[in-house]
Amino acid sequence: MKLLVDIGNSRVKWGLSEAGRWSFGGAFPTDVPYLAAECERQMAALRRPEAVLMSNVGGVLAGEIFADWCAKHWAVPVRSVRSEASALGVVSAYPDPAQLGVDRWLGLIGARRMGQGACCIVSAGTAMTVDLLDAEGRHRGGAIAPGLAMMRSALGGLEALGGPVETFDGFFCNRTGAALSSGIVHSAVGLVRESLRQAATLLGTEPELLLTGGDAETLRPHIEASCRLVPHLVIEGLHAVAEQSP
Ligand SMILES: Nc1ncnc2c1ncn2[C@@H]1O[C@H](COP(=O)(O)OP(=O)(O)O)[C@@H](O)[C@H]1O
Ligand SMILES: CC(C)(COP(=O)(O)O)[C@@H](O)C(=O)NCCC(=O)O
Ligand SMILES: [K+]
Repeated sequence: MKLLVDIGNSRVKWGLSEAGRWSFGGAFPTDVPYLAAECERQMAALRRPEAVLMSNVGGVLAGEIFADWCAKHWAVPVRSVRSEASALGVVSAYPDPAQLGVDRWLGLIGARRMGQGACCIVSAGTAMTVDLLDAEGRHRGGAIAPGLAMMRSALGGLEALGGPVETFDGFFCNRTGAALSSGIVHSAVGLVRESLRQAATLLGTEPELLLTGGDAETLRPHIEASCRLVPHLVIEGLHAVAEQSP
């Protein structure tokens, strides 16, 4: 069994890979002071993994704390997966491949493994990332924007907008809380819509939309394009890498 861990800027998500399949294990906040305790709580009872693969974009310290916990608990080394120029049928668009977030890199690998055709990957996490993968597995680049919670906290700093966010029942709202929610959600939805429009122009055909990340479920009802919800695309990518490595 191999342990797969995705450390993002908000949450750590993990799963177990074995005999060609993987299963989701759990998630906890990427709060450095509590990270080791959360590992203890959620992973201590697992049998010793033969390997640990980590995707870390949540900061060097979070990665070190996790690796130290694995070393102490199982004496097993953690492989910190790195973005590459090409691997598993995917070719990175970045001239400096290491600059591409490894979560985005693994999302591309997961998407390639899961689908056949071109796809537009939208990850709604701490940040919102968009990546375009063509039918030949070439990464065509992407975009980065604030995630929903980041947009909310940015606005929350304004005195008049510090109140609670409410649900909205139409685009145009008549209450501050609902107006905030509508503006934030539709900013994200607008990025998705524009990404698909630009992708169709670039590729000559509209790609499949893959929606992932912790806020995917929030966004999905507001996206009119058909989309495939893949809750943990980064772990799909880690599973693909784990299967390829001995
Ligand atoms: N159980 C949960 N706990 C915390 N945040 C959650 C949870 N479920 C969904 N979310 C949403 O997921 C977002 C984080 O998504 P995620 O993909 O885990 O981010 P990242 O990969 O950047 O850490 C949070 O901003 C929050 O809105
Ligand atoms: C943009 C990100 C911070 C997203 O991280 P997340 O929201 O998943 O925590 C991550 O993909 C990253 O660190 N990217 C490096 C810059 C780039 O991809 O161009
Ligand atoms: K992420």
